[in-house]
Order: sequence, then C-alpha cells, then structure tokens
Amino acid sequence: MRVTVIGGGYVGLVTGACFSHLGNEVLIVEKVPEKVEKLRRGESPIYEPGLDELLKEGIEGGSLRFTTDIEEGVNFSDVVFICVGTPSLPDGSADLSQVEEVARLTAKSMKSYKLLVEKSTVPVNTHQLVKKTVQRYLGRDIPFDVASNPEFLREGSAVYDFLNPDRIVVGVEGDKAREIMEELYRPLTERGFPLLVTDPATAELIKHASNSFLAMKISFINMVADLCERTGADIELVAEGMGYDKRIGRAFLNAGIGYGGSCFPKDVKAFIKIAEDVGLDFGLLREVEKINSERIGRFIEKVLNALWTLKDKKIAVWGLAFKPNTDDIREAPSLKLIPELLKKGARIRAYDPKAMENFSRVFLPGDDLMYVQDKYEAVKGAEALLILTEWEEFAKADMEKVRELMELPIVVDGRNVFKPNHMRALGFEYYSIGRS
Ligand SMILES: NC(=O)c1ccc[n+]([C@@H]2O[C@H](COP(=O)([O-])OP(=O)(O)OC[C@H]3O[C@@H](n4cnc5c(N)ncnc54)[C@H](O)[C@@H]3O)[C@@H](O)[C@H]2O)c1
Ligand SMILES: O=c1ccn([C@@H]2O[C@H](COP(=O)(O)OP(=O)(O)O[C@H]3O[C@H](CO)[C@@H](O)[C@H](O)[C@H]3O)[C@@H](O)[C@H]2O)c(=O)[nH]1
Repeated sequence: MRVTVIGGGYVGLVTGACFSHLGNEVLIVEKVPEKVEKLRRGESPIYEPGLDELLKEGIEGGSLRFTTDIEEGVNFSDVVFICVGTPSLPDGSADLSQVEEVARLTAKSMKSYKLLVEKSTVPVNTHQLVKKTVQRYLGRDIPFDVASNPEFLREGSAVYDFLNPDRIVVGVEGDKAREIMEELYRPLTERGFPLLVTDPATAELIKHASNSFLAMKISFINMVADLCERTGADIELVAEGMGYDKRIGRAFLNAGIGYGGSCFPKDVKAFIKIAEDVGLDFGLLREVEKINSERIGRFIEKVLNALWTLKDKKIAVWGLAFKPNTDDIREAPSLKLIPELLKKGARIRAYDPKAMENFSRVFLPGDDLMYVQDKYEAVKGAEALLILTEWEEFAKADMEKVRELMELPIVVDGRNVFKPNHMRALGFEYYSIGRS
C-alpha cells in the first residue's frame, strides 16, 4: 500500500520507516528542508536504535522517500498519517495548530479520497475538528474519512515498540477506513499483535489515559521511595514485591528523579485540561504532577546532604537525556537540575553518550559547565558523581577505576543504577533513591 506520513520527527520517521519495512511505499513530508536533505542522504536527524538501518533499507530499496511538498505528499497515497507536534500551551492544553495546518493543507491539496489518520497525541474529539476543518477548506465534493491511531512507542526502543506493539488502537467511523487500517497493520496482526477497533473519540482518549496512568505509577513509586528513605525500607524490593502481583506489574515502578520527555509532562497537563473543560476536576493527576515536580528539589537535597555545600565543588554528571538510548532532552530532569547545581556554585563536567550536542545548545559550555567525551574523563578529580540517566554503559563502568580517578568517592545515584552494598564494598560513599 502507498502511505503518506506528515511530520518527520520521532514518531513520523519511525512510523514511515517501519511501514516501509512492512512492505509499503512511503513518502514522508517534513517541513524543515535541512531535515529532508539529511534524510535523503540517508542520515537520521535523531538518534533512535535501529532507525538508521530501516532508513537505509527503505531508501536503497526505493520504498521510502522524503519531501517538503505537502501537496505531493497528500496526493501520493490514500492514507495520510498526521505525525506533527502537539506541544503544551501556557494553560496546559494541547496546541493543535500543527494538526489544524495539516488538515487545512490536506483539504486544499487533495484530488481524490483520503483517509486522514491522527497519530499525533490529541485531545478526545479532535477528530471532529479535523473533519470540520477539511470540510471547510475542501470546497468541492471529494470523500474523506478521519481516523485515530494513537502511537504508543517509547523513545529509545521506538522501532522495536512499533514492530512489536502491546496493542494497536484504531478509531474509525466507517468500513472503508477500518478496512484500510486493518490491511495496513495486517503484517503485525498476522504475527499475533492485538488490534482494537473503536470509535475515534475512544481511541483518542485511550492514549491520554494510558500516558497519564503510567505517569501516575511513577509518581506513586517515587512517593513510596521517599517513605522508604524515612523508614529504612528498600524501594527496589518494595517495587519487586508489588510487581509480582499481575494486577500491578513491575514495569514503570522505577523510582528516580521523576518523569520527563516530550510526552508524559505535556500529556498529563493536557488530560487535566481536557477533564476541566468538561467540568471534571482530575485532582489525582494534579498530585501526580506535584510529586513529579518535587523530585528535583529532593535530589538537590540529597546532594547537599552528601556534600554540605556545592560552592566550587567539582561535580561529575553522568547522563543528560530524559531516559537512556535517546538523544532527546525535552523536559529532561537534567534541564532543571544542572542550572540549580550551577546556581549553587558547582563546577560541572558532564557526559552523556548521545545527548550532549542537544544539551550544549541549551546550556553553552563554559568554565563552570564542561562537556567531555568520555565517562572516565568526567570523573577525573571530581568530588562527587551524580547519575541522572541510567545508560547501560554506566551500569557496566569500571567503578574501581572511577573511584581511583575521583578526588572524593561520593556517588549520588538518581536512577538506582548500582547496588548499595556493592558500591560501599568498593569504597564509595553511595546515596541513591529510596534505599539506605
Ligand atoms: N516522541 C514520542 O515518543 C511520541 C510517542 C507517541 C506519540 N507521540 C506524539 O506524536 C506527535 C509527534 O511527536 P514527535 O516527538 O515525533 O514530535 P517532533 O517534534 O519530533 O516531530 C514533529 C515534526 O513534524 C514537523 N512538522 C510540523 N508541521 C508540519 C507540516 N505542516 N508539514 C510537515 N512537517 C511538519 C516538524 O518540523 C517536526 O519535524 C506528538 O503529538 C506526540 O505527543 C510522540
Ligand atoms: O519506571 C519508570 C519508567 C519511566 N520513568 C521516566 O519516565 C519518562 C518517560 O519514559 P518512557 O515512558 O520510557 O519514555 P517515552 O518515550 O516518554 O514514552 C512514553 O510516552 C510516549 C509518548 O506518548 C508513549 O508513546 C509511550 O508509550 C510512553 O511510555 C522518562 O523520563 C523515564 O526516566 C521513570 O522515572 N520510572
């Protein structure tokens, strides 16, 4: 099948590359010309494991192309995936201007039937706005449908998640849209991955409800971690003990410095606003946000308890990305932590395997904040090491070497990468989350 994808970011690129891998002919429309030029050369503008290989396969096989021309994109196929951004507005609601733009431009460009599919995360009933916008700007009698097909991939494992989904959700209004979506996903449903067909509003709501629930799990366990610290219990064992219960599950019970990324913070905000707009107070989610925002202060407290003061302290930082295996720093806890540490007088040497380029665009390097190309370089002469992202290479680091390189062997681990007994046996003064 021919497929058009509008938006060549994390979701659009992975969606396009995976649909091409599954045997379709795909055209990705991206409005930033530099990204398109890069992609045409076979270079990915983002780091995502497995994506480079799929892009190469698609480009060399002729099944994956890129353009800046939305008219060309819209008329390339019958099915047009909307994969543009839906960031937060100041009041917390989702900014739908990019989605509106795609709906409008699709209406103006289309010459025959289109199925417009929302893959971007949008508030419930956005499909009605999309439909109305297309109708308004179409001005001629061409049939079209609007469907919702929310995306559940995680950054850092996006290609794997797309090709091995826990579920595929498709919200449609008619048989034609349903048949197109079922055909498109057949290679995955034939392998046993479940496809749930709903109406569009339900599909839209499933996405915000899922993300908000996961964020709630994280805030819950972070609160329990604080309780553990004050009572001498061990959060890792508490999470394990809870997780064996199939009704709870162990996933997303990792205590730490809070959730970040381009999705949870904005989607929880949007869900609160969606409820408010229909007269419901989702106070539970406001508490989830509050607990999350307090994680930064709690971590700084921990650092100060360990070091007494940060003035002129040489601090190594491992990890800047909001999670491992990505170069994405959107809403990363590091964006709040680093300026706090600098304000308190710390002199930082930071290292991240993939996110340093993005981070150094926000915080330019200087005397107090240096970026180094190696994790061992970061800890040389340091009076403390702070771990902000649980990259696997940190868990595998030669910690004896680290201890020898540091001036003081103090580690404050915001992601519980190490076992306290092991670290103490190696001679570290080790602080972590929810464990003594
Ligand atoms: N990042 C994730 O892990 C993830 C997962 C699931 C769902 N989502 C949702 O998917 C959507 C996209 O997220 P993302 O992280 O890929 O965003 P992104 O910012 O990485 O990518 C969006 C891209 O769309 C392009 N764009 C905007 N308007 C355009 C237009 N008119 N024509 C062509 N290109 C246009 C932008 O230039 C950008 O490259 C959001 O709604 C997000 O909430 C994201
Ligand atoms: O037990 C956990 C799990 C995650 N996190 C943090 O939560 C954030 C989000 O992590 P994750 O969900 O793995 O990454 P995302 O790429 O943001 O993916 C989420 O957001 C996407 C965008 O909507 C959805 O598609 C995914 O299903 C959903 O998991 C990160 O800061 C993690 O460090 C924790 O603190 N503890």
